[in-house]
Amino acid sequence: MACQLFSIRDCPVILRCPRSASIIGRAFPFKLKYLSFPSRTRRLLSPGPDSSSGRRRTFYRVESTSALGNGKSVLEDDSLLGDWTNNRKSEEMEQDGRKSDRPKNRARVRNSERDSKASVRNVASSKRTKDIDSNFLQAISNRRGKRSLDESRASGSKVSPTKKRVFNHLDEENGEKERNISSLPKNVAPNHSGHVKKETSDNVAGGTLSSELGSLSSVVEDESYLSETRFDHCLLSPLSLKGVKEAGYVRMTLVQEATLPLILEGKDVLAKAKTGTGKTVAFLLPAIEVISKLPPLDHGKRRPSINVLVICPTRELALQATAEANKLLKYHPSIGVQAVIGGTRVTQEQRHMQANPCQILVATPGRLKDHIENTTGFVSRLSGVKILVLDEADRLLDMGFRKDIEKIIATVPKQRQTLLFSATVPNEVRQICHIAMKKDHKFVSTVEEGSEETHSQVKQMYLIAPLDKHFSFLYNILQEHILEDVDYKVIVFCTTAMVTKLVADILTKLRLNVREIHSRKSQSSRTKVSDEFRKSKGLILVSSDVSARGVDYPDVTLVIQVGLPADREQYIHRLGRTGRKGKEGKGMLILAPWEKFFLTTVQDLPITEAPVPSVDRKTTKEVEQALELVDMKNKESAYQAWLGYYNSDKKIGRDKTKLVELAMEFSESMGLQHPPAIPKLILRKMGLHNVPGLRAR
Ligand SMILES: Nc1ncnc2c1ncn2[C@@H]1O[C@H](COP(=O)(O)OP(=O)(O)OP(=O)(O)O)[C@@H](O)[C@H]1O
Repeated sequence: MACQLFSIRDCPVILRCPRSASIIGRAFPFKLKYLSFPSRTRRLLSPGPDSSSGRRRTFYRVESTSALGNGKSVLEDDSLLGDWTNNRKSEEMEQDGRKSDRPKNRARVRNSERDSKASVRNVASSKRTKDIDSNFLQAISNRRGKRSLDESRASGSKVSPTKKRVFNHLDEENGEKERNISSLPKNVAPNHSGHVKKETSDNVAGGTLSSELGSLSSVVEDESYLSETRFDHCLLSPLSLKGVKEAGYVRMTLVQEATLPLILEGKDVLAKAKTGTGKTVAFLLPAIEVISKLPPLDHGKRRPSINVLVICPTRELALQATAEANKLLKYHPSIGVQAVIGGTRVTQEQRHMQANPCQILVATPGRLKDHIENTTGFVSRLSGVKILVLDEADRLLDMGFRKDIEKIIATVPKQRQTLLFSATVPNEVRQICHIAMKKDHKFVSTVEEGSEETHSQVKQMYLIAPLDKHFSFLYNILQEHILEDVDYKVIVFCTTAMVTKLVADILTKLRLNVREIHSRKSQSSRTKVSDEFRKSKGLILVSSDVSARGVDYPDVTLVIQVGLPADREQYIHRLGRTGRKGKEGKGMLILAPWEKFFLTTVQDLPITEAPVPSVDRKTTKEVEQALELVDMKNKESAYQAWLGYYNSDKKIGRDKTKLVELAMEFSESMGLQHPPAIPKLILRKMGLHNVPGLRAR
C-alpha cells in the first residue's frame, strides 16, 4: 500500500502536523503534595526547521487506500494540489470579485523513514526532559493556581511537554455495549513494557491521586491541533465563510486542512485524527459546499432530496452534529439540516422532514432504518444522496451496527462520495471499509506514525484496587479534584447503564453535584443533562458509553473510567472527552486486579500507575452509609448488569465459576451480604443457570 509523507510549504490549503514545530512545554502544578507529575503543560509553537521561510512545515500522511492495496497516493502529484487551490481561488474570485494572486504551491515529498526517525527523536527528547520536569515540579510544588503558572513562566523555567507516549447485543443508539463473554485470565498481570509500569510495593504506597494527576489551568492551551491555514484563505463560498467566522473559527484544524481539498475534489476519504480536533466541521463544511453548488432541481418537489446523509452511533452525537451544521448553515437560508434519532416520535420527524428543508440528514442507524422501512417516500428522497458520512466509522462498522449500516448503504446511490471519520481506525476497519467506500479511497491520518492516539497534554493514570475499595477510592479522587479545581468538570464512565445509575446514586448520597446519563434514561432527560453539562462547571457527569464518543463537552478537567473499558478504542474515546482543542486534561482508569490484563492493550499509551490513595476512616464510613441509602432495586439491577457485562468479556466470561465469584465481590462491594437473585430466564440467556453461587428466582 502506497504511503507517503508530504512536506508542503507555501500552500494555503494543505495540512500541517505538529512535529515540524518546535514545541516548548511548560508544566505547572497547582498542588503537588504527593507527587511529581507535570500537571500543566503549555506548548508553544515556533517555526520549524524551515523557519527561514517563516512558515511551519507540514507533514501528514495520505495513503492511497485501495481496499486491495493497489491504489496510488493522491497528493504525490503536486500539480493536483495546485490545480485544486487554483480552481478554488478562481471560483472565489468569480463569486465575490476579489482580486487574488495565484498561490504558489511547493510540495516536497518526504518518506516515511524520515517520519519514523522524527518520532524516535520525539520519544528520546521526551525521555531527556522527564527529569527536568520533575525537578521543575518539585521546585514549585507548593504553589497553586494561576499565580504559580505566572511565576513559573516569569522564572523562565523550561519544561518539556508532558511525557509523550499513549454479545454482542448492542443496545443500539446508546453507545453501550452489552457484551457476551470468556476466560478468566490465569495470570492477570500483564507483561508491562513500554509505558505501563508494573505494580510494585514501592510505587503503590499511599498518596493522593488528584495530586498525582496534578491540577489544570483553563488558560493553558496547546494550539498544535490547528494548522496555519485560515478559512478565509480557502476559497470557500462567501456564505460558508460567514458561518465559519460567526462560529469563531479562524484557522483550520489539521484534519480540516488535510481533508477539505480531497473531499471537494470528490474523493472518498477515510480520516483519522485525535479526539476533539474538529472532525465534525471537517466533513460538514465541504458537504455544505457541495450542496450549495447543486442545481436547485428540487424546488417545488413534494419530497425534495436528501443530499448529505450523516450517520452517528449515538443520539447525543447526532444532535451535536446537527447543531454544528446549523452554525455553519447560518447564512445558507435555503439549506436545512435535520436529525432523526431514536427515543423521539417518528411521526414528528416525518412531519418535520416534510415541512422544512432537509438537504442534510443526521441520523442514528436504528431510526434511519425505521424511516427507510416505514416512512413513505423516504427511500426516494435518499436517492438524492451525494455524500454519505459515517462519523465514528469504526464503531459504525463493528459487528453491533454492521447489518444496519449495510442496509443503509444498499439504499443510497452507488454513485456517491463516502467519508469515514474517527479518532481510532483499527486495522480491521481498514480491511472492511470497502463495504462503504470506493476502492481508490484516500486514507488521511493526522496522527503521526509511531505517536500515540491520545493527547500528550492529557495525563493518564491507572489504579489497581480490589472491588471493595472502588467506591471509596472514586469518592476520594473526586473530593481531591474538587478541592483543587473550583471549575472542576468530571465524567465518570461506568461499564453499563445500571452500574452507572448505581454509581450516580452513591455519589449523590455523598452530596456531590452529580448528573447521570445512560440508555435507561428518557431521551428528553438525556438531552437536558447533556445540555446542562455542556454549559456547566462544578459538575460530575456519571455516564455509560453513551458519552464515550464524539460528544464535545468543553473544559472537562478529569475523566475517570471505572471497570474494564469495552476495548482499547473505547478507552481512547472516553479519555478524549478531556483535553479537547488543545486543552489540558487528566484521565484515571480504576481496575480490579483481575482486570489488569487490559493494560496490555494500552501499553503504548503514556499511562502510568497511580499510588493507592490513603482513604481515611471517615471517608470509608461515609461511603458505607451512602451505600446503605441506595435503593435495593438499584443494587439488584447493577449486579445483574455487571454480571452480563463481564459474562460477555472474552477473557473474564470464559470461566463461569470464577465469574460468579467475582460478581459476589461486586455484590459485597455494594454492602450486600448475599448476592441478589436473578430471574431464571435471564440466567439461562446468559448461560449461567446451574453455576454455583448464583441465586435464581
Ligand atoms: N477550525 C476550528 N477552530 C477552532 N475550533 C474548532 C475548529 N473546528 C472545530 N472546532 C471546535 O472544536 C471542538 C471539537 O470538535 P469536534 O467535536 O468536531 O471534534 P472531533 O475531532 O470530532 O472529536 P471526537 O473524536 O471526540 O469526536 C468543537 O467545539 C468545535 O466547535
